[in-house]
Amino acid sequence: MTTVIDGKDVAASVIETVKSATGALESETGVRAGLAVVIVGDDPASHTYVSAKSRMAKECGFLSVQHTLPEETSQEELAALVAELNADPSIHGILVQLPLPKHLRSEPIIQSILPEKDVDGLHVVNAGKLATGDLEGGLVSCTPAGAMVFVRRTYGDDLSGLNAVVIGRSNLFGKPMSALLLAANATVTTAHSRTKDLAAVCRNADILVAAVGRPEMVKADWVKPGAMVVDVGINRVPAPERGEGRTKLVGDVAFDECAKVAGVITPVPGGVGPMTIAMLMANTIIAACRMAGRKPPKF
Ligand SMILES: Nc1nc(=O)c2c([nH]1)NC[C@@H]1CN(c3ccc(C(=O)N[C@@H](CCC(=O)O)C(=O)O)cc3)C=[N+]21
Repeated sequence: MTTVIDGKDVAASVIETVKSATGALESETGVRAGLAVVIVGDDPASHTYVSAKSRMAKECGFLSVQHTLPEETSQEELAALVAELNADPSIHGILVQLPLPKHLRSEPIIQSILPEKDVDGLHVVNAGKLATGDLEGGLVSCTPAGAMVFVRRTYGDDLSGLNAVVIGRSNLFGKPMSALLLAANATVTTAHSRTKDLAAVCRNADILVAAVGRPEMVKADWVKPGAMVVDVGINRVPAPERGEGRTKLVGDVAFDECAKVAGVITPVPGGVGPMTIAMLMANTIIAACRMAGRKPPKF
């Protein structure tokens, strides 16, 4: 039988851990964890995600601050806001929603966030700590951290002897995901658009992670029987069967056919997506505990 992972359920258990750690930190030290989310412009999808993040932060008991800046915000204005949040002792986590409007350069903004407040794990200091295997000291990008919770709940903490294939090599997901799997002793292959015979590479995977941004690209004959398949894709595609002009979300994995071959599989929606938000909360309480000199919870 194939296990379909319920991401909402696992995310809820992460949130419970965050809530109790938040309560304990506040009662023991008087410090309330604070998360600032910054959004520039009026992309509707980004606003939906940001509202979900702010709502969840409140539910966790955090101080939740949202800064909504107009489309025409300058590089200097955005940099000034980040500097202000860096200096604000009530803020432990800073997230600048991406992508930024085209006239703004995101890289200098991300690199100006204090690494200890970089709850997106995108600062080079955090990427470097992960790359050198220092998992205790830094902050890990939320989506790979969430995917890794699924992997640990399936195979445990030690992936010795298991082959993992990650399709995708972005700084946001593919690279940190490969680094996390490697740190857990998996034998890791990072595949991408230039990989030769991708299907054959994937068939070797005990853990197959797809993050390419191509709707339903991974087919059943790419999956090793009994393997774990983690789908990180979020693709909005037309759904004429639901009515004219309607759309739906699909992943990078052809779910129905792959579910027949896989041992464990994550759906889209309801898989990795809810974990991304939960791990943002996890990173915020980790950052707040460290700044207060307390041992952070494990996720
Ligand atoms: N600095 C930054 N950090 C991010 O982490 C970040 C970002 N920018 N920009 C945009 C992407 C996207 N993202 C998602 C979070 C949750 C779901 C999620 O919960 N998805 C639901 C479905 C949501 C729906 O129905 O539209 C699911 O997969 O079940 C999806 C996508 C975080 N992002």
